[in-house]
Amino acid sequence: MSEVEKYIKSIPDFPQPGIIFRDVTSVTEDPEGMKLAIDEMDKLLEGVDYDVIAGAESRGFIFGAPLAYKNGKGLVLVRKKGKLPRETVEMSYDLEYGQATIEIHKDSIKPGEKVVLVDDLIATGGTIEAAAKLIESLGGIVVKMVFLIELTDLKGRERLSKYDVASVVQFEGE
Ligand SMILES: O=P(O)(O)OC[C@H]1O[C@H](OP(=O)(O)OP(=O)(O)O)[C@H](O)[C@@H]1O
Ligand SMILES: Nc1ncnc2[nH]cnc12
Repeated sequence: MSEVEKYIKSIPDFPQPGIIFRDVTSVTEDPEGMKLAIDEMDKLLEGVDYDVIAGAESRGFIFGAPLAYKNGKGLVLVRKKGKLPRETVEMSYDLEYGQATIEIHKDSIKPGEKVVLVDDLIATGGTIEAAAKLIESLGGIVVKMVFLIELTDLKGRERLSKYDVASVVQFEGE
């Protein structure tokens, strides 16, 4: 397991009873934590042939942006509904707690473009599956999904078995 694990705080019963919230603010607020997180996510991209990174709002932007910068790639923003100004495609999905709709600009992905999806955390995999479907609906190819944290009990990796999924830190238990 990566050293970055020690920077992740676990808060029981947030945002509702029974959920253990894995908080990345304690990673990003610490210079060493932030560096470790980005460097180790970056290692998961070694040898991957891709054109662009797509990050899922909002915590996916935190990690997607420095990875895009470091690798000389652009960053596509997969946003919560109602934030993007031009023509979009959208998809609704269920979360570990609640429900959401995400959108992407129709011209953000060109047919045949190879995309790496980035987020802070994979729980059920619902968010990133919806993001992947949006990218595919525009003709993009999802070549890798990279997360800082994976909640293994929620079996997102099984749901996403057709994709190449990689994470830095794995937690058992919700
Ligand atoms: O694998 P899943 O079950 O879909 O859950 C993971 C998603 O949930 C969290 O985002 P959230 O929707 O809470 O938004 P935020 O990043 O804006 O806090 C997290 O950042 C992932 O995007
Ligand atoms: N347990 C959890 N901790 C932090 N973010 C999450 N997103 C979905 N489930 C989460």
